[in-house]
Amino acid sequence: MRRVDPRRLLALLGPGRHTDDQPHQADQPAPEKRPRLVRPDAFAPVPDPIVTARALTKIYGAGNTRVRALDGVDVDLGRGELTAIMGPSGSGKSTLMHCLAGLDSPTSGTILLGGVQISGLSQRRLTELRRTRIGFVFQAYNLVPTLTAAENITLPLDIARAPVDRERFRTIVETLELSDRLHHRPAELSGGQQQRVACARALIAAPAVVFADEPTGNLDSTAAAEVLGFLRRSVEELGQSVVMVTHEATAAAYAHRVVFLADGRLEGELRDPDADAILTAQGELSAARDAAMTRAPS
Ligand SMILES: Nc1ncnc2c1ncn2[C@@H]1O[C@H](COP(=O)(O)OP(=O)(O)OP(=O)(O)O)[C@@H](O)[C@H]1O
Repeated sequence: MRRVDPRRLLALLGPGRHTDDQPHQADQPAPEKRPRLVRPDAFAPVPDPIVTARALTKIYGAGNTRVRALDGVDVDLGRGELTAIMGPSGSGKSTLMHCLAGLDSPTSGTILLGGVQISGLSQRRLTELRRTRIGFVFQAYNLVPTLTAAENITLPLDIARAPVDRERFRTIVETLELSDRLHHRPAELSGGQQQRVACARALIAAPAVVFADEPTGNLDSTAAAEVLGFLRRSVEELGQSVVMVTHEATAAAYAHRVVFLADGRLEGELRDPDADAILTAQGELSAARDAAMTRAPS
């Protein structure tokens, strides 16, 4: 096996600037430079978006059971960035992610992903796109139990009958410290190791975007920090674009940008936040919602 320069590994996997307890502590911004909550009408332009959604609406059900899960979402997600989507339960986070990733179809609106207009694509084209251009990491790992870790990692390429880039495979596996676990089946791996295999699988085909839905929901804080640190570094080291849904401020603090949803609408964004800034922004948004409810005529 190729030896990895220990300094590189340390840089990749060491407790970088985001430790689980105190993300961003090492380079905590000076008080006057605290990340500031920006409302949608003042969002900074995203110069080179990897995903663009316009007027995105998703309605579930009809009549009494009708739910407007997305209500006219306009958003650009940056290429080579880790974006976190946050919001209260039922605010539409999973629906937005599923629509952006082509797992669900919006009721109306348009989505451009990596230059491809995905809204309106046939199921067959969508399946092909998901296989070749999108990586997924789910809370429940979703590994194939009968396959080894190595086989799980290369599965997207094997299904697409595409060759495995051995150098990329090695880099990802070494970065995720999975080299000595490649012949194990999922049941023989810890939760953190299984989620690292899922991350490797999501990245192996160099997709346009990796979508991660609560990727650390089942992990303890140490394993969560490893997975989040890796997702962040996949952006910085491999130029990957990552979109992650999370309800945990400590997880979202790994992101370059956090966008907040409520009632199917975008409410605000934070750039380069730490966990404190995220909690403060959540409090601010919640207070603004309460105030609007109080003002609304009954
Ligand atoms: N398949 C469905 N059929 C009907 N309603 C749905 C369906 N999926 C989601 N919804 C509704 O759409 C709204 C948004 O749901 P969604 O799961 O996107 O929210 P979320 O922010 O991801 O919530 P959570 O944090 O609890 O997972 C909710 O009111 C939910 O009940």
